[in-house]
Amino acid sequence: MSERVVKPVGRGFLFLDSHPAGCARVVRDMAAEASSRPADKRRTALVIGSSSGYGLATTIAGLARFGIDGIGVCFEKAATARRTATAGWYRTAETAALAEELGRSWTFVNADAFADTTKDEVLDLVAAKLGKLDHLIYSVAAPRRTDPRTGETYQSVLKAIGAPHSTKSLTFEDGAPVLQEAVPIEVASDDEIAQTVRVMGGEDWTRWVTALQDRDLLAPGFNTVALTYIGSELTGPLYRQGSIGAAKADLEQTALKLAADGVTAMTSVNGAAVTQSSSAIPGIGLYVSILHNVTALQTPVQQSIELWNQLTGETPLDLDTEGRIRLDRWELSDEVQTAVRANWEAATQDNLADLADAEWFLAEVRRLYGFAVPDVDYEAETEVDVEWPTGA
Ligand SMILES: NC(=O)c1ccc[n+]([C@@H]2O[C@H](COP(=O)([O-])OP(=O)(O)OC[C@H]3O[C@@H](n4cnc5c(N)ncnc54)[C@H](O)[C@@H]3O)[C@@H](O)[C@H]2O)c1
Repeated sequence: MSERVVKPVGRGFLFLDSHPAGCARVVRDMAAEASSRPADKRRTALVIGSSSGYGLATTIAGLARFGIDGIGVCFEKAATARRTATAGWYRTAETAALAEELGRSWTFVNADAFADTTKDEVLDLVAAKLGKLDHLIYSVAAPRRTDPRTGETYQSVLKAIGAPHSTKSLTFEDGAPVLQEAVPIEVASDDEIAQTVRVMGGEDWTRWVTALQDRDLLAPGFNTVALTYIGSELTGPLYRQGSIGAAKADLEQTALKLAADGVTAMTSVNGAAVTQSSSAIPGIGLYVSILHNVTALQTPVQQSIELWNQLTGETPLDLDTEGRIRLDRWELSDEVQTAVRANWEAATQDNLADLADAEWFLAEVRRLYGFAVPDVDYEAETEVDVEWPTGA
């Protein structure tokens, strides 16, 4: 047991500690947003990337609103003598407590999703706890991947393809927003693009589906989605037309290949959200701050409810011509994008406060670590040694 006062320490958008009570509160707020209702039948899901961002929202919406039983896989760090556990560790503990209160079966596995040993462990759990699976949600965002079959480690990069670019970006100095006019974006080499595809493309998703098929763990009517992003032309050079975009294109091709092999597999294009992965991308902080100034962002929970509505057949699939589920129409409408572009082009240090909600963005980043959460007493001691949930 180790109780202490936890303060936000770190640099830029990276905090070294997370606040357990704040993270727990974030989970409860998400569950309240998902608002429960009676389930019509038992459904089962495996969520890869369940502790954070869209994977967490899908997990909470699934369990709290749709009464889904499941298994979540994520990669988090326990508390040490010096540091708290990661935010995803605390959020997972609270999600498990929520599942128990709601009488649902959820087990969380803290392990590298890319490893074959993790797949073996998780598939044993699927067989033992869930029987067969109705849904697989693939929502991993990782900087590197070791292929267990070759031992090779690949690193993903955030770089442009073709010509170098620069982007406007947002940073904070002593908590005050600072507009950077031209942050350079390097050009990725062919090898860097290939490595990014090995990390964030569809190879590992396919391995999960194949492993489940090999063990005969797919229920009739099974479907699977992997999350993808398109985003604005403003972030295009770094995101969709960049190295990460090449990986997303591979993921989307993977869905088509799996579908050709008879698996109901799709990608889900979600809208921009402030997550640990997205806030690290140059330009995205400014883009999302302007987006928020222009329109209300659909939250990850709202989008996840919509995703489950479609995956459970409650509403028809809303697919584009490339077979992708579109949850980002609110972001990419002409009206919103025209207004965002106008603000983006006009933004200077002097008018930043009028055109971009930078303070909101920073508060959202803090919330990712359990800080800046209303009704949490940040002066009080809080237990940082929280056990990994054993699961029901
Ligand atoms: N954030 C956005 O704006 C946005 C928009 C659309 C789509 N997406 C997509 O959603 C997906 C998830 O992104 P996010 O922004 O929610 O990220 P995130 O950083 O909030 O969450 C990533 C999750 O992956 C898990 N993870 C990372 N490495 C792992 C590993 N080796 N093994 C097991 N789990 C691992 C983490 O524990 C965490 O649960 C990505 O495919 C991303 O491209 C994000």
